[in-house]
Amino acid sequence: MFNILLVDDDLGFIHIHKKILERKNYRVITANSGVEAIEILKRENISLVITDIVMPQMGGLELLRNIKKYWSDLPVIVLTGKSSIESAVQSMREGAYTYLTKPVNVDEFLIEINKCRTYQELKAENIYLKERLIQEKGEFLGKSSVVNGIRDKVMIAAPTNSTILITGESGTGKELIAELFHRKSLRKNKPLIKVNCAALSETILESELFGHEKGAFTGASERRIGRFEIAHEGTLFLDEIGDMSLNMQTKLLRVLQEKEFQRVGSSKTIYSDFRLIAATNKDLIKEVKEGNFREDLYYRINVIPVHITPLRERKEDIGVLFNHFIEKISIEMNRNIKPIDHELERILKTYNWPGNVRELKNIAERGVVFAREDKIDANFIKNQLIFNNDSSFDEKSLKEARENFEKNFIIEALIENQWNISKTAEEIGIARKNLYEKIKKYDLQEN
Ligand SMILES: Nc1ncnc2c1ncn2[C@@H]1O[C@H](COP(=O)(O)OP(=O)(O)OP(=O)(O)O)[C@@H](O)[C@H]1O
Repeated sequence: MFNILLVDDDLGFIHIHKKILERKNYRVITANSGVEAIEILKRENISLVITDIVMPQMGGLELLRNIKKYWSDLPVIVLTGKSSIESAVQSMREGAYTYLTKPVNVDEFLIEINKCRTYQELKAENIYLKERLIQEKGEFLGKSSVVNGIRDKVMIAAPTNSTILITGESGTGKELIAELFHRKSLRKNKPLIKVNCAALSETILESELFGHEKGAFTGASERRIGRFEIAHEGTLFLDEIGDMSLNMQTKLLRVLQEKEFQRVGSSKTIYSDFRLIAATNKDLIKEVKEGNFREDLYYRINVIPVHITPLRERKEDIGVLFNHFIEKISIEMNRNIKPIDHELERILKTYNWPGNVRELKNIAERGVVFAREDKIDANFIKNQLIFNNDSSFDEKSLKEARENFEKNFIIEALIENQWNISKTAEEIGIARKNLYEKIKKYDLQEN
């Protein structure tokens, strides 16, 4: 219900306009002063305030200031006499939705109210969509059999305590799957602790995982609780486990076998019940063969293996993922971009996506940012992909697009440098000889 609060000390005005609005099925509450209006706002759910400027006690401007302070989203339409136009302008500066001059033209009055109502409804819908997206956050999307298989595995294995080993190239969604395992597990209300083993040096990783006592080593000025301990009853996600040093691997293996450990610099044994999820983009079997990864640790963590294949091997997921990112980013940016058409999907499928889903997401974002109207520009996307990784195309048809792009790119650089060949070659990073060849190839001429 759209509830309007009509505020004016002119009882005749109130009486007539209340009737007009009620005939249009609005619910109208009235007040004769700003003070009374505030009291009503405190107890009623008001959608719009229409207030006169000049009133005894609290005038319209002061009422507006109070509304913007305590109900900042609530729209206010200000009514002014011809003599108080300056206050009307001031009220717009202070956040009024709009102003109307008295005597009020009824059509204009109703149109403004209707516009305001539509705006409020769109805003509410936007909030709803944003919330829906947040709720959907973290779904592992795709329609390939690989993705379906992974989703099934998560449903079955998440509620157990078994250790999970997630493998796959960078950007395939390993962290997302780890989060999903945790969210669907019985430990979901306990912490999910993430540690990136590649990002930390061996000593820092050790104190990060095990914790340390004050004074355990130079620089240990405080006692630190380790991640093993914090993850008690929850999940520990060890990302890039393939990058852990052999020394740390030995220490980790012991913790996994005994579920007990000591903080660095302490002899007190601490027990922790965490569930381990490990991930790597390395081929651990190869690493074991080459002596970089302990075989016994590999078998200890490889209880439930989940392998995410690269995006180029499941191209049927590309359309679903791209449209999902477009929708998500559009909402974040308050844009209204349509799903991609068949032609653009075909272009996206000709590319091999070395950066996997992360790269696809970035391209979708770029597409939304640079979309002129409500559609992603296929040529723009084509050029982005060529720029990202020329050799990642697997179709001859795009050779032409690449050449087109190259030609335009060179022309622009030449014009920018007044056809100075050395300067242009240096700027675009190719040898002068190559630039001459390209100019000949594309038959470029200075006008
Ligand atoms: N199937 C999917 N559905 C929805 N979003 C996905 C999917 N796969 C990946 N993503 C998104 O792609 C991005 C990269 O995924 P993520 O960080 O999980 O990859 P990763 O394999 O852990 O990468 P890295 O090895 O570089 O750490 C994230 O924003 C993630 O949400």
